[in-house]
Amino acid sequence: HDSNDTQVVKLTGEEVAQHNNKDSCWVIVHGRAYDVTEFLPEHPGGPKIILKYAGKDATEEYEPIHPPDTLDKYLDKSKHLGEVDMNTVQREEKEYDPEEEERQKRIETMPILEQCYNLMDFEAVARKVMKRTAWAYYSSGADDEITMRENHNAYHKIWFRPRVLVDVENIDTTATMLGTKVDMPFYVTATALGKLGNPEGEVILTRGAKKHNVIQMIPTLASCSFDEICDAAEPGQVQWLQLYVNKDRNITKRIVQHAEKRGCKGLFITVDAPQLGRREKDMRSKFADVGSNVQSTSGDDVDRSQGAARAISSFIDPSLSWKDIPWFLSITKMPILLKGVQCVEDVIRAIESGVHGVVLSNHGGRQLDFARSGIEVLAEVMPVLRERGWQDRIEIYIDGGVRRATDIIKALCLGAKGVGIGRPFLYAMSAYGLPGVDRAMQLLKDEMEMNMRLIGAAKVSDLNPTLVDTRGLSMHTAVVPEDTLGRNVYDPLIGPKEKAV
Ligand SMILES: Cc1cc2c(cc1C)[n+](S(=O)(=O)[O-])c1c(=O)[nH]c(=O)nc-1n2C[C@H](O)[C@H](O)[C@H](O)COP(=O)(O)O
Repeated sequence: HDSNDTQVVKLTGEEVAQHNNKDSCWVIVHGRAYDVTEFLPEHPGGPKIILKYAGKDATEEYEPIHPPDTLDKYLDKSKHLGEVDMNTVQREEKEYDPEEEERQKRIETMPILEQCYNLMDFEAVARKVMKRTAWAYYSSGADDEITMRENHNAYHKIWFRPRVLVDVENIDTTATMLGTKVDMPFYVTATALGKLGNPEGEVILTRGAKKHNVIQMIPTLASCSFDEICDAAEPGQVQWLQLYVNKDRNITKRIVQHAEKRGCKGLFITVDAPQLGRREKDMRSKFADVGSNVQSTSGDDVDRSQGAARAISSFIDPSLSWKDIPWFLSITKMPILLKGVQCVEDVIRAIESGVHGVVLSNHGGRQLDFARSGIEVLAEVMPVLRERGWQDRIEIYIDGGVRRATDIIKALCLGAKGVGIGRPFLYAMSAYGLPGVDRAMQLLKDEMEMNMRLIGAAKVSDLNPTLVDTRGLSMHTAVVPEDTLGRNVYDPLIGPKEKAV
């Protein structure tokens, strides 16, 4: 009986199991049954993955990809069939998976958290202990991953010109981003599907951001619902919203205005992903029939062989253009920033369009391969803005490949307000949960303090272009590819008596 004493008929597992095909397809999620027969052709992740669980409990597969309120929001109430007596549900024998057995062994022998000394340590551990599909999704970049690797590599082409005999007894690492005072000049950038790495998902990043008083950018494609992530924030904790613009602008308007109502202090419109990039590791990990976006635009024919990324992003509007900016400025009072700007011409255009800032970013190398790193674009942009006296017209952020506090310092020396950090916090969360995120942020803080002291800057506003040498930054001297085949047949000089090498 439910709260007003009406008889609640519980379905049995046997009843649900009879609806196990495309003509009648019921699935169980969180102990409740749903008739998804008519939804099958609309599922952005393809019908296959649903049919794989037709008549069964799909919760484990469903959980990392869909925010909890997805079915309530997007499946007509008439298809909600009610509670299932889970004791009557046939449990599938898990087939033996040697890879999973190996992974469990690696988890048992993984380093303790205190053995992680920098952000790359978390990546190394995560690579060993994460599920293959989760690692593939987080670690993948587009095409040959040249840009993904260049993002961090670019920082190695910038050298410091430290100043000495500066009083650096007290170091102040605080900064202000869109009017919010933060303890460190970095924010947790938007990265989709947090529950792939950790069953709690993005709310772990929320708690880590609170602890270190930095800002979290909430992804449109989070595994947790938007409200869950807002509810996990403590009073006064500042969050921003990252937005993928939906072809259905009413859905977008509703999301933006709800975010403003929930107290978000910045709207970051992602502009470098009119279509999500081809991330081959993600594709190979057989996400082809898994994943679904939370904003289905029904009837879209999605190419499902592209992995989770493509499957969860079919709603994104590739027709988004500069002419849409006035509409965004009209529907919200939040500062609007464009995330994924990649050349100075578009920064000028952004300023002229009236937005409040940009993130110079190539989406962590997950979009256009051979796009330049955020730091290289920053080095192109700031001198041009300074020439025009526009360097303070908008707030400029960068992201991509930030793994050391020296990377953050280089970005601030060149004029960024702050940097976004993605994968490192995902890896820390996936390997060690909240303690991992906490340690990762603390390590960055310790590095920041030490390196500011050594560069001769007591506070963030002391960081300026004279402290860095960027002459090598635009050198894209890619090494000659290792011509392994050619080398095997390469014939150095062979004299009359010399034998072939
Ligand atoms: C690692 C990662 C990045 C994603 C991301 C998911 C992952 C796993 N996703 S994605 O599935 O669509 O590609 C998003 C996203 O939802 N929206 C977005 O604006 N950027 C997305 N990004 C890009 C992110 O916001 C930063 O630009 C990028 O992560 C910065 O590079 P690092 O990871 O090297 O710090």
